[in-house]
Amino acid sequence: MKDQPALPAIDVRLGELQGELLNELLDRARVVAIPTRTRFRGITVREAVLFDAPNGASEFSPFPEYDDAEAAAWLAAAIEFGWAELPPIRRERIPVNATVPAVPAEEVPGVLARFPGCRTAKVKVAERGQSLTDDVARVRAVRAEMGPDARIRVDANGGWSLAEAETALRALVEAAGATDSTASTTDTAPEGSTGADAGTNTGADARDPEAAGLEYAEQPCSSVAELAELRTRLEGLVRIAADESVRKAEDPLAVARTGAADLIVVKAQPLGGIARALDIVAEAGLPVVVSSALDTSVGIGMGLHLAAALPDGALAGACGLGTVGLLTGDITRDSLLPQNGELPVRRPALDPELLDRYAASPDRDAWWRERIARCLGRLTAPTA
Ligand SMILES: O=C(O)CCC(=O)C1=CC=C[C@@H](O)[C@@H]1C(=O)O
Ligand SMILES: [Mg+2]
Repeated sequence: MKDQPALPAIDVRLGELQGELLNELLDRARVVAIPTRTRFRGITVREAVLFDAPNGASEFSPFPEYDDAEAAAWLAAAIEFGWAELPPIRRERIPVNATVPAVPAEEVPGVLARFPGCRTAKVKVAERGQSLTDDVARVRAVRAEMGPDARIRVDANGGWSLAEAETALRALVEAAGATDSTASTTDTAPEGSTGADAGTNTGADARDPEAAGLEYAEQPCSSVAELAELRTRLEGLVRIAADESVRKAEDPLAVARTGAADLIVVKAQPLGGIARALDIVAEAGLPVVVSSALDTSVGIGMGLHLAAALPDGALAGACGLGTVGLLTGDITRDSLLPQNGELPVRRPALDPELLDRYAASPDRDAWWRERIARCLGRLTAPTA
């Protein structure tokens, strides 16, 4: 395993082009603000920059609170997707999971209805201001709605201490339910779901072992050391996935090096683009789930390209790329919304009328343009 891979090659080529490229980026940029359907990671409006780039549409949408050092990786990703040569794809459809925000249990059926055919659900837990009782009720509601063959994973976004995580995950594994090994898998699978997820069952004799309890717990605690300890304590009960410990870490490979996770969640924008994410996956040598950054369909297209470019066998299950439906709108007429539990690998075209409809206010537009300039400066600044 080598040290952290460098940002994509395009960054080092930017030196002389920086002024020119900045004008190019700003000329081709449109800033939008799209309300979310429900609060998601504290957000009710998703802001994004869309570039009408030579390769087609590209997206830059680091969350507003991220500093320039972190946001610069997202700009590298946008430049790569819009202007650079991309790694070849190996598949044309990607299975996706339903994403269930930290909603009250009674809202679960309405959320799941926006993910037709999905046989895996990722449930947000450990939300600030909520309790384990809320998480248990939400996970139970997902199991009740999706049936015994669905895979259920939870994402705590590092919200638990080690002790809290151990207690909560034991309770959530139980809430997710050990499936009845005699039940038929064909009774409960909705029409069109068969074969959509990686690992979907085809009959009662082929019960999916991952459907029992929780498929995995994503980022239950914030530190790599806590993840490693929790993984040992819960071995055989639930697998551990690392998300923030990969995408926000100075060393995204520390998780793999220290055996802190069974799999990693990778996101194209935060990791600095498709090529760099592929490098990290190769270096980590762990199974992967590609996930969204709550992007518009354009950023989802970038994630799909990453998932499609992974080596055969690298994907650990359905990807978290079905999130466009968590927004109330989009910037294309041809949104990347799941059908039969999967998404086609393609880059959607920007729609001028929708870009106008969701245009950000002048002050937010100016804020994003200044952010682009600062982040571009970071990408080209000499590193120590
Ligand atoms: O993985 C999914 O199902 C959806 C994407 C998702 O959960 C996230 C998108 C954007 C920001 C993150 O806080 C969050 C995540 O933690 O994975
Ligand atoms: Mg996560």
